[in-house]
Amino acid sequence: LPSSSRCQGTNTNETQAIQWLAEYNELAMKAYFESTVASWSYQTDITDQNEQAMIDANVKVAAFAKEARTNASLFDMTNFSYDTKRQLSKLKTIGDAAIEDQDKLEELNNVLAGMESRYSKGKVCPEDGECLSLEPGLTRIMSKSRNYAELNWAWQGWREAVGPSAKEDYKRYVELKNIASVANGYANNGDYWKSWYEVDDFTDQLENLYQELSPLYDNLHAYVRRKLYDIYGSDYISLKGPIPAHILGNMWSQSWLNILDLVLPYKDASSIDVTPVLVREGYDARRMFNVSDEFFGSLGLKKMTPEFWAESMIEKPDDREVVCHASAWDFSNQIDFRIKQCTDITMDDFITIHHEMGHIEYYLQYKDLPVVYRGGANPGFHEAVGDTLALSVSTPKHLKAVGLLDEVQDDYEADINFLMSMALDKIAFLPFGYLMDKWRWAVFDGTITPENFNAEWWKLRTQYQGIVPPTPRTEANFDPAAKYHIPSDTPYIRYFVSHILQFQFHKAMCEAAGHTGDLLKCDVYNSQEAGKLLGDMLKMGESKEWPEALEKITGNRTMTAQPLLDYFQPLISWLEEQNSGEQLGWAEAWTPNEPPVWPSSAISAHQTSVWASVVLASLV
Ligand SMILES: C[C@H](N[C@H](C(=O)O)[C@@H]1CCCN1C(=O)[C@@H](N)CC(=O)O)C(=O)N1CCC[C@H]1C(=O)O
Ligand SMILES: [Zn+2]
Repeated sequence: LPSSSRCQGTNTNETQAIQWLAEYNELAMKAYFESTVASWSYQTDITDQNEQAMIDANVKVAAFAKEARTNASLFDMTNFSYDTKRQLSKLKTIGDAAIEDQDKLEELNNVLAGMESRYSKGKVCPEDGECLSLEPGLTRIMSKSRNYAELNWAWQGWREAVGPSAKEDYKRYVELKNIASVANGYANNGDYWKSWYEVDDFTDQLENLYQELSPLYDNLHAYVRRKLYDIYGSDYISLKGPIPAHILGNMWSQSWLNILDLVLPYKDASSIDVTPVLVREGYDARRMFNVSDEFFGSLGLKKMTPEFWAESMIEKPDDREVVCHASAWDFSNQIDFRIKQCTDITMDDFITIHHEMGHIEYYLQYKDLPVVYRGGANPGFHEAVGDTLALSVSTPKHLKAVGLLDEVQDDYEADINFLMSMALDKIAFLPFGYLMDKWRWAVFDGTITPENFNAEWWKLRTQYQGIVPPTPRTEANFDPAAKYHIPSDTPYIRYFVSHILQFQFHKAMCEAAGHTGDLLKCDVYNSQEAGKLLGDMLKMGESKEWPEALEKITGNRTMTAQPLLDYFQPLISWLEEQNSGEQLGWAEAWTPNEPPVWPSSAISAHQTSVWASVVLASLV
């Protein structure tokens, strides 16, 4: 934490500090409960009234945080215990609340609410038919369509709907966030976000991890590109160039799991797509949630509470606008914990349920700590909990055991098929997880200016992901706004960190469960030992620096990509063999042909209008 810009207090009485912290804790639970309720009400019913009530609540809780910072600063904590010092220090940086000018603080809250609403209400309207929201309409097209033109229609439409109109807000958001961060003692908001990782070589660690993993990504990219070339042809795919962004099964190209059927290594071996079984077995959202809850319980971890089931929103309502993007909520009162998700009956959403429930599990495990400690050891830890358990749930053996897979082969081809499905989610994600905040850190430190927001975005997207937009983009577009975390002010490097940590956690839990053999086969289901190992770490919250928490669960204090690489080793060998004739990477500067117009019926409408204007012109 930085040497606080606040003057050091003079009260050296630690007993008084501990007493004050206890009083603060009670008041904080009430204050944050109130503001969380207002946010929940807005996100589950987007109206002007609820939006204003949330803004008012956030402005109110900012005043509470300012007062707490002032009181914490009255103490000279030089000779205080580690714990008292850590608690007081955490109260000295207060995020957006540090903005002194009340008008600017209110403006930031208005800008944030405006960006969240615009994204959540965004729709794309075909000429004939219902307008489509991102969830479920456009998401279903992006995951299921194999029509190059239709995919382009959804991809362009979403960006047109939520991009350009967000740009002015975003420019102001950047200015105001930087004002808050300077008031917290940081050079800019990117430095503030990075400070949560409490190590001064964080960005070097990230770059080293990325360098270690990019050969595996390059191999996956080359293999998938070849398969897509066989389907979409040389008009749209170059075997030496980047892949068009919209044909990878996901609106942001961040997970390629939805095109597993196009790239499956061994067609007649088993593969883990549970979507058809979920649908065939008549699963609804609640039953999908029950499967996840039962897995957590099988490890001796805490199960979801009655209040969770009573108050969560697990399906998209049909009578009001909501923020559909899935999220987990801690209401700070040690009682209310909820998930808000517009659950669709798909494999993607089954995985997301585990991800969100992992957050709830962390909340439940640390709920009796002081409020200042109720967070992940670092934000990446919070993102890794659910995903770690999902590594066990996703195994063919486990899916078969819970009736989500019909048949399982236990042979080399089935293993490669399984690892391919895991790589399409976990390896494809890595460059995206890395670049999202590389773009934002550069925006916050001024390296990227509003004049080249979009050009720099696509430079990173091509450099790291090896993708290219289906049509050339200009600064009139503002494509970063099409990804939830940008307008919703949610940092993203946490998900990259999580993709490293979750394999370290999985390896440690598998060893605790007595698993021997390949890591890819490990399923910790029913292991109380594995559950205890994880739970004991979760109970720490952020009371200690994250290397302590990492040591608690894995026995060592550093992030390492080795468990991830070990897990995927059979696939790495297989891909290297498959790609022996390929040119890895995307060095060729190349752009795909213009996509056909969609819907094709529009061609006739288009031609009719052209024809009509020609006729009219000849009559004049
Ligand atoms: C679907 C998931 N939603 C987030 C998450 O669960 O992290 C939501 C929205 C932003 C923060 N958030 C929370 O719930 C926090 N309150 C949790 C916490 O910090 O306690 C998400 O955005 N994911 C999952 C895979 C990668 C990424 C994506 O979809 O790109
Ligand atoms: Zn998360």
